[in-house]
Amino acid sequence: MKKKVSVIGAGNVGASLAQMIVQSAIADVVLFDIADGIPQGKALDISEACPLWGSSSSILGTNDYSHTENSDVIVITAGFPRKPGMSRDDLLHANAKVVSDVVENTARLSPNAVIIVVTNPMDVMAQVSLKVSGFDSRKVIGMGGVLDSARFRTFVAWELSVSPEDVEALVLGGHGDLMVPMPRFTTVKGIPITELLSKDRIDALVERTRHGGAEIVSLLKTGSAYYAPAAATYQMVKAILFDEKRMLPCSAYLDGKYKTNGIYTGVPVILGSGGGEKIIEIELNEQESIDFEKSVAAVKLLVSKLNS
Ligand SMILES: NC(=O)c1ccc[n+]([C@@H]2O[C@H](COP(=O)([O-])OP(=O)(O)OC[C@H]3O[C@@H](n4cnc5c(N)ncnc54)[C@H](O)[C@@H]3O)[C@@H](O)[C@H]2O)c1
Ligand SMILES: O=C(O)C[C@H](O)C(=O)O
Repeated sequence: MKKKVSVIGAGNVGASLAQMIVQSAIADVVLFDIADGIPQGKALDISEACPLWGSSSSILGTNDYSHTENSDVIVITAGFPRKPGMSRDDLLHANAKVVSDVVENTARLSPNAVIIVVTNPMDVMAQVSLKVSGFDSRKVIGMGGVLDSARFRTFVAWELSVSPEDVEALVLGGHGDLMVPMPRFTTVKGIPITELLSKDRIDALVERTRHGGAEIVSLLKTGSAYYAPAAATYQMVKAILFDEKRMLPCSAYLDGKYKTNGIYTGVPVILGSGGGEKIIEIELNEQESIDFEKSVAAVKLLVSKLNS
């Protein structure tokens, strides 16, 4: 029997992710949304592509949470995307309601699942999901760093005219304007970019990465990015389903590590069947520590706004 992934929210990110999972046949998918007909129509459309993809995965579109029962992974993409001029933080109150509702309805039906939170502002929504689910914090993990690192990798690859797959990158901190791209740990086949590019060029790529989400919002005008976000989430889903022990930057609950307590933020995490199984702590230099603390402070402020 295939593993079961429930994707909550059949919008741009959720439907793109569902397609990737079914096309690669790594699991069966339940695609849930409150909008009547949308998950059913998208699931039928994806099902009809299976003969062409040679996929044996199944997908069910539904408005009924009972179909998500006994999921191995639950991905939360339900909620509002931002529009031009908005920050991710402006979605705080509206999306907190959506995410609370989703977790209340899914966690009790799948007590052994790993929850991946995508909805923005993601680090805070992960915190909400942890609280509402009552799960062990390793079972609730947020997607942000894999996407931000992929953007950084893309911009470095373009700058150096090399294949993006030869570029590795690390972005830490919250998935917001104060995220912390880490040039010291960004390499081309093991060579740090600090050896290959001037400080000015690196600064420009870091800045573009920080505002990578807003750049796409300003082009699309109707919503936010979804192909790369879905691909980033897919990588996390696969790492969990196949117990791959991938080391990926994810939003994890920090309980003392990185001198941070009681908050979700982006750090390197080992992802396997147990979820975010282990947080890898690296020594930050002075500037990196300052930037990381600023990013954590921004997440903390949002959490306190939600609780006040
Ligand atoms: N963490 C990241 O890196 C990242 C990347 C991209 C998008 N996002 C976020 O993901 C979210 C979804 O983005 P999108 O582009 O797919 O938006 P979208 O508008 O295309 O889809 C959202 C879907 O959620 C559904 N929905 C709303 N309330 C719901 C509820 N209570 N229960 C179930 N479904 C509900 C809507 O009907 C809609 O189909 C946004 O909050 C966006 O900011 C995060
Ligand atoms: O920027 C957004 O609002 C969506 C997402 O967080 C992204 O980085 O693309």
